[in-house]
Amino acid sequence: MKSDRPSLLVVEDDAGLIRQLRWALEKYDTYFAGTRKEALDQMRAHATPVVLQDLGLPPDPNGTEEGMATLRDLLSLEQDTKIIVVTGNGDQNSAVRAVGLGAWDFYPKPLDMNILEIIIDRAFNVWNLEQENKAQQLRSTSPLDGLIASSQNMLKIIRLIERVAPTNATTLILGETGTGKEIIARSLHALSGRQEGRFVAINCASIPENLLESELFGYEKGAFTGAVKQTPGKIETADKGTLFLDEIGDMPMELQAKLLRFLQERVVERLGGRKEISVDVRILCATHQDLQERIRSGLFREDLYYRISEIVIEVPPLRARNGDAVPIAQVLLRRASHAHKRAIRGFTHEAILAIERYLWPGNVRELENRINRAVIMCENNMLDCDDLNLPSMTEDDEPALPTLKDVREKAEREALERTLAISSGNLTRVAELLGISRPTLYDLLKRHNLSAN
Ligand SMILES: Nc1ncnc2c1ncn2[C@@H]1O[C@H](COP(=O)(O)OP(=O)(O)OP(=O)(O)O)[C@@H](O)[C@H]1O
Repeated sequence: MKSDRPSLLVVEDDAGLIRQLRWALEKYDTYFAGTRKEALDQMRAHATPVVLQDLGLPPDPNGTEEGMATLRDLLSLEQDTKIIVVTGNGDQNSAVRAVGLGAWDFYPKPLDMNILEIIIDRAFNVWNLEQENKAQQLRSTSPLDGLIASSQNMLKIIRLIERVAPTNATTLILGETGTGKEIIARSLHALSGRQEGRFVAINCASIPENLLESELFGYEKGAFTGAVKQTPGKIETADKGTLFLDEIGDMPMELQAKLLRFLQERVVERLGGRKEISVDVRILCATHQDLQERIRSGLFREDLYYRISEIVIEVPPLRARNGDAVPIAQVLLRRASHAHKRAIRGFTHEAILAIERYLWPGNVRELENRINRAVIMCENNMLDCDDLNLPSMTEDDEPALPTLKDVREKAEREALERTLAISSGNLTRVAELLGISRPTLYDLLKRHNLSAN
């Protein structure tokens, strides 16, 4: 079992000193290593915040080269770790060099355990302060509760969230799986006047049909076999707060009727109960399903659709958000490194290209999963395509970025098609609307292989 004591790595090859240190450093969870390899293995396993390291290590016990290399490797594995190097008496030069390489402090032999303990405790304090500071920064990366966006379409959605949040409007959030529908729902709650109330989420697709009703509406003792005590439903527990119905498209028809009644009358009746309980709750819904299609197939009630869609937020898939994947990946990487206590510095250039070009069928959730896995598995301090399990890209594989000429051609063709459609093929009208002469219009139609009918 992991203890709550601060953990310390001692890198030392002198058996006499190790004995002395083992005894003197009892108040810490101390791990020992005698070589560079052992030190790196211990660091990978325990990621200790503080290291006490001798500079004279085998195979160079009388020099400092192996010690310096160990210092560098340890820091590349865990850049926040505070390393205190132990130098030979009077070896000022090595101490300065070690500090230049990133050591936090140095202490000359012979060791005075009382002073050493003060230095080690101070290193732990600094490490703790730095970690708190970082955690604070991560918590405040976005005013919208962790929703990172830089693309125009997502910035528009953020503005919409800010406008809609303070209202009581029932809001439907549409989008593919993993696009961030739930964090948008949480942001709507956090920015509303209901933020002191609860945010209660229920996934309508993952709960069996017969349980979903009692989950939502609650039940009285004895309402059915197993109803051993009175239990309020999710709708009631969200009173004065927000209820988030995730995957509403999967809600069974019978329950849809009951939900519709609740939305009209704002009262619930627990299963087996006779009392009507009024509830003041804001309803947010989300689905990845095409609700219009489900209405056409008779699987979703049209009247319920109109009730839940006072406001509709359509979240674009990640591949349609120009420039969002990399900034999101960078924040997710910082979060993952912090959570898994790994000092990963960033992505390699190829990894950045691959993140930009990949189509992300699983959207932000897929990005998050790949980064988490890579942070845990990666052996270096930079994530590359292999770590992320993405196809490697180079600048020459430039398929995704269209040239200006491509963009113009596409816009031209779209304008022609649209204008032809609204002018019912009347070419004089088309030329007028597009602000060009008829001969120019003929040229353009020919070039794009289009005709008036
Ligand atoms: N813009 C974003 N910035 C940062 N993190 C995001 C962003 N969008 C989504 N995420 C993260 O991605 C993960 C998936 O997001 P979320 O659960 O909100 O998606 P969802 O659309 O509700 O998915 P599903 O349809 O599968 O329920 C979450 O961990 C969320 O924090």
